[in-house]
Order: sequence, then C-alpha cells, then structure tokens
Amino acid sequence: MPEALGDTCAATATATAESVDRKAARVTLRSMEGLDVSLGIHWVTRERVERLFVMQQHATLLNTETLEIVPLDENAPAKLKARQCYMVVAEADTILTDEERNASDNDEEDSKPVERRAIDPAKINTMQIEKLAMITELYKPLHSELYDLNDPASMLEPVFLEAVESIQAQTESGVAAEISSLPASFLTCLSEATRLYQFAMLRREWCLKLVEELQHFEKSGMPLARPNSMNNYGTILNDIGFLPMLNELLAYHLNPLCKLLYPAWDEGGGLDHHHTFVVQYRMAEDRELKFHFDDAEVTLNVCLGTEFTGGALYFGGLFDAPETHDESLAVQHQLGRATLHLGKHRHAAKPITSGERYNMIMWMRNFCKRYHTHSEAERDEDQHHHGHSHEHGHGHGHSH
Ligand SMILES: O=C(O)CCC(=O)C(=O)O
Ligand SMILES: [Fe+2]
Repeated sequence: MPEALGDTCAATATATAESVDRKAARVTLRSMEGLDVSLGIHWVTRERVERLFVMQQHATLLNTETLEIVPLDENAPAKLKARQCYMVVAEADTILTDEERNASDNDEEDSKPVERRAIDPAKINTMQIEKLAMITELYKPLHSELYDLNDPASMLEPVFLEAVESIQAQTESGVAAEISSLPASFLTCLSEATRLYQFAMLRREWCLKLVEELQHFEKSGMPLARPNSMNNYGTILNDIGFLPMLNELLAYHLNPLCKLLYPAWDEGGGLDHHHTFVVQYRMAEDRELKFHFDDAEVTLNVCLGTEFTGGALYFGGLFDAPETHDESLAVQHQLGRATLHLGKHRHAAKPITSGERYNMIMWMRNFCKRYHTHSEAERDEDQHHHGHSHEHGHGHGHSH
C-alpha cells in the first residue's frame, strides 16, 4: 500500500555532512506542533521568530539534540549551530527532564523533549502569511520576471500555447473541445487506462532561471518549509511569491487542458486551487521518492533539469482501481516536459544515479470535490479517505 502524500508534516529532515555547504548558514526551527521552518542563522531574532511562529509569550530556543537552551536575545545568532534543529518554545511550555521522558518512554513521540501540541490550521495559515510578509519585505529576487505571467511566451512552449488557445477558441464558439483537435505533435498519451499524459510545456531558459532563483533564495536565508510530507528538500512556490502567477497559469492554461483530459473535475471552478512546489534530489541528499499517491485531483510534474541520470517516474495503477495495479510504467524526464497524472495514480521516483534533479510539481485541486460534498454518504466516504491519508502519511496530512 503506497503512502498518501500530504502537504504539511512533522517528520524530521536530517542534514548529512555532505550537504553542509548548502545548509551552512541555516538552522531548522520547529514549532510545538512539529511545523518546521528553515531560516538563515542571521535572521534568527526574537521578533522574527515570535512573528513566524505566532508566539505571544516570550520565546526561547531549545536545541533538540543537546537540549541546550538558547535565549532569543541579541546574541542568539552567534550561539546557534548551523544545520541543527531548534524547538521554538514559550517560557511557559513544559520542558521534560530526561527522567520524565524516560518514565513515559513507550513510543517515538516520547523522544521529543517537549510536550507535543495538535496542529491548528489557523496557525499554519498565519505562519504562511508571516513567511510571505518577511520575504516580501526583505528578499530581492534574482529574476523578477519569473514572478508574473505578463509574457506567457517567455515561459511556455509555443506548442503548449497553441494547444491551450485551440481549446479556448472551441469553448468560446460553443463547441465542446476534443482531444483529437489538439495540435498533432502536442500530446503523448502514455496510458489510456490510467490517463497518463506527457507534453512539452516550459521553455528551457525559464526552467534554468527558476532553478537559479531557488538557489539564490536558499542562500538568502529566507524562510523555507518542506514541500510535503515526504520530500525533505525543495521549495513551496506558493509560499515565496509565486502564488498569483501560478493561479493564472492554472486558470488560463492548465484548467482548460485538464477539463478536456479529466472531465470528472469540471464541477464548480474545475481545478481551482493548488499546492505547487519544486522537489530537489541530489546524490548526498534525497535521491528518490517512495511509492505514494498525491493529495491532489490531478498532478502536473515538469522537469526543470538540471543535469542528472536516473530518477525516472514509476507508475503503478490507480489506488481505487485494483484492475490497474499491474501497471508498471517508467517515465523518463526531459527538461521542460510535463507529465500529467491523476492524484490517485500511484507513483514513485527512482533514485538518481548522478547529478541533481529539480522538478516543479503542481497538485491541482477542485474546491467542490473537497469542501462541498453533497450527501452524508459521500461525506463519510471523504472522511474515511482523509483518515486513511493521515494514517499512512508522515505526521499530519493537511490538505487545505
Ligand atoms: O520526484 C518527482 O518528480 C515526483 C515527486 C512527487 O511525486 C511528489 O512530490 O508528489
Ligand atoms: Fe507525487
């Protein structure tokens, strides 16, 4: 059974010695709920931490390995050790002594030095707003033109634009668009049974600029959160200023295409919101991703390069359709090329064997499907579903 992948989690990412260089100036800060933010050491001031972590009380930091306390005074940055994880605690929080912890030693939860709290969705929201506020105030983009869609031709391949335009033209003239009317060279169907597609989407220069932008962002020490409950490295694009342009990309380009390829989510606004991130694989860090399905109606996965071998996507059937489980398809990446699949399509990323790989992933979602379930029975069914993804996901699958 593959794991269900969600966007928020509390799992621990451990930095390896080889990643020292890249993470040298960062620490991981963790809330009492297990929400991680990685931040450049020089940005760790009390005011900033209290804002990012929505703390009203006097906050202090606790090194989760050494249990050493670092008061958040003006000397805090000098006392922090790169690549360590610090729990952000309020003075009033209960910090268990070793003895107390040993006394209740029955599962992994107990190895946490402080009492764990349940995740409050409002807190996640406020944390996101604060992260974005900090970035908006302080971050200087390297390629500011990436953050809007004013010039779609600089981002999107001509054949992709042509395909979307032809769908729009047909819709506007009242004709139901048909797959057969797309430009002949555009769409490759890799599997009819599971509706797995590939097409040219992003221009090479745009992909390489995006990778440079993300590397620049990482070096700036601005707040970063893990992309989802399984990928340890990468960046959530929605959180760092790309949300408006990605909303446009979804509304004007991807939703019309998905309506044609996956008519099931035509309800309401179709695919009307998304969780979009870049995953990153390097030899010394994460090299692969295990078998799972996504917290999405439809997933877009586009390869951004840069140079790597291996890393193919592997597909193994739709989780709710046992008759498709014997599918075994390996799909190779090609810079700028998109793979489009159902969220429930079970998949994995094979290990890279050299280099580094970046892919942009958009988990596309339909509001009606998620929040306006119609009958009691369907609501129950959804509850069941969600429970299932929590059970198997790492930590807390948060899908909003
Ligand atoms: O590594 C990839 O390209 C796939 C990542 C993926 O499946 C995911 O993040 O949901
Ligand atoms: Fe996935």
